[in-house]
Amino acid sequence: MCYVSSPELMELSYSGYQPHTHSWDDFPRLRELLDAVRKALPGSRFNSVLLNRYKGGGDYVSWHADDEKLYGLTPEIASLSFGCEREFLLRKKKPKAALQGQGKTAAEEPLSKRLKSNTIDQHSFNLKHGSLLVMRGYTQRDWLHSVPKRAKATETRINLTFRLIMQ
Ligand SMILES: O=C(O)CCC(=O)C(=O)O
Ligand SMILES: [Fe+2]
Repeated sequence: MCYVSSPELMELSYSGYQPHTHSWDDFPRLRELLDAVRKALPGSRFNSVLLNRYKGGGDYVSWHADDEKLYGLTPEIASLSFGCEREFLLRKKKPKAALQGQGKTAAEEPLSKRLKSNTIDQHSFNLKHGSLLVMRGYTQRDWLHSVPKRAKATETRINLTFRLIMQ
C-alpha cells in the first residue's frame, strides 16, 4: 500500500493505519493519471491517491467503507484498475438504527430476511484492466465494499483510488 498526496495533507489515516505519504513530484506517471481522471470526471477535486497491489488471488481487501472523517460526508472516490481482473463487491450496510430500535442484532434477524437482504443488496463488478469505477454520494455511509480472494487470479493487480482529503 502506498499513499501519494499534496504535501500539506499530513494527518492521513487508512483503515486504522497511518501510512507514510509521498509527494506527487516523485511520481510523474501518477500525476498524469490524476489529470486524466480529473478530466474524465468534471467537477472532481481529487488531491491524493492510494495504491493497492494484489500480488495474486490470495491478496484481498475485506469488507469496509472508506468513511474516515478526513474524506468528508459524501466522498467521491475514483478507482482505477490495472492488471489482473478482480471482482469488486458492494453490499448494503445493515440498518443499525432500525435493528437497535427493535432490540435486535443482525444475527437475530430471521434467516429469510437476512437472505433476502443479502441477495437484493449485494452487487458484483468485474474490474478489468483500465476500468474506472466511481463511488460517490452516500456510498460510504450506506454501503460496504470488498475485493475477495480468488484462487484463479494468479497475476498482479494494481488499484489506484483517487480521493479528496479535506483540510
Ligand atoms: O482494490 C480495489 O478495487 C478497492 C480498494 C479499496 O477498497 C480501498 O483501497 O479502499
Ligand atoms: Fe475502499
